[in-house]
Amino acid sequence: MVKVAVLGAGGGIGQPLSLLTKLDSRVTELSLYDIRGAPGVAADLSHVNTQAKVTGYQPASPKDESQLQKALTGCDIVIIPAGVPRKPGMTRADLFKINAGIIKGLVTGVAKFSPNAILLVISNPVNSTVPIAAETLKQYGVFNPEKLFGITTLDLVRAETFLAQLLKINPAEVKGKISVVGGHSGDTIVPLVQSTPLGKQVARALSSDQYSKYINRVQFGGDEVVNAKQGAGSATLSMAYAGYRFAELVISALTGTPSYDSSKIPEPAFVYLPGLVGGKAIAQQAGVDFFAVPVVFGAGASVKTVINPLEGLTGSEKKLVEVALKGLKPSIKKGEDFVKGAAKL
Ligand SMILES: NC(=O)c1ccc[n+]([C@@H]2O[C@H](COP(=O)([O-])OP(=O)(O)OC[C@H]3O[C@@H](n4cnc5c(N)ncnc54)[C@H](O)[C@@H]3O)[C@@H](O)[C@H]2O)c1
Ligand SMILES: O=C(O)C[C@H](O)C(=O)O
Repeated sequence: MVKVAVLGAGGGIGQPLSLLTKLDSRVTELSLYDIRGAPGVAADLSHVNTQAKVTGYQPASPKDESQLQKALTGCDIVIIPAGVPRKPGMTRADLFKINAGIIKGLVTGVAKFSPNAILLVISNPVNSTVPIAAETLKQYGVFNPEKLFGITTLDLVRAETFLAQLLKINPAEVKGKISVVGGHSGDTIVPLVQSTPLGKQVARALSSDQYSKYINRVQFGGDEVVNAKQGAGSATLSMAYAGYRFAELVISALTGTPSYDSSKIPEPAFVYLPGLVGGKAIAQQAGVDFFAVPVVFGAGASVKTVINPLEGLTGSEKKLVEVALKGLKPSIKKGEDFVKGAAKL
């Protein structure tokens, strides 16, 4: 029995992500919530012939919490893609003003109505919304760092796709052999290929100029989509795929015995390091509490351990990390301060 809620299910990401989740035969209940459109999306998806029972919830007014309560009660996994997307010329940080309040509100619902759920945060800016989620859960005394994940999988998906194109191989051959760590915006995104099992192949195939262009394309892949959509939003379909790819790992860990294939690099997520096995040392080394690192799941799909991605880096990768940390620190603080500075509960 796995109950999944998608908050923001009526949106560009929410709809295809809900479809992919509905197709997972292990999901028994799918609960869709949005300030607009979720009941319609739920009615539509409910005709798909898989076992998940689909329900849709829309609040009657901004103060109506009853629908969020119904959507969240009994959830094992809560995925949040609610919030505004970018338009050309905007940075993800420009979304903070609107999305910070949305995330705080929805995570307050999670704290009250499904405090034990695994929480996957997609809404941007991830570098700040995940700290907002952590602080909100702390205020309610229900923060479990092993169950909070900022979704950075799209950066990995792009890194795999673009590298496979350059190496002229099937992207499936890249999966599990490279990593992307750090944050989720521009130069806080740190693709790691040189220090990985594909490092030698990359060095042989790519000139240093091609390598730099590759890193830049992964870091600014989101802008490619934002610009191509000409004001109609940002990545939705590739994000739905990426969000489900991570959610699928969580569903597998929830429903089976989590396995760890040491020949593959575990998928990374943006997590609160000091609360995780193996995380404290990384936080000390990096000087930040939040960082996307490879995550190994344990029983109940909580984090068993995280892998230190900062060991054995090449010189250019170390430089990428240095730059990323500069950008990450203020974004994390901004998120934490947003909750700490708010009126006491
Ligand atoms: N983590 C990532 O890699 C990644 C990738 C792509 C997009 N994003 C982010 O995901 C977010 C959503 O993008 P989108 O393209 O789906 O946007 P969208 O505008 O198409 O959909 C957002 C949905 O959220 C809903 N919503 C707004 N406030 C809400 C609230 N308080 N409660 C419930 N629902 C609410 C809206 O009604 C809308 O249906 C954006 O912030 C975007 O930047 C993140
Ligand atoms: O670029 C964006 O604003 C959306 C998302 O974070 C992405 O990486 O595609």
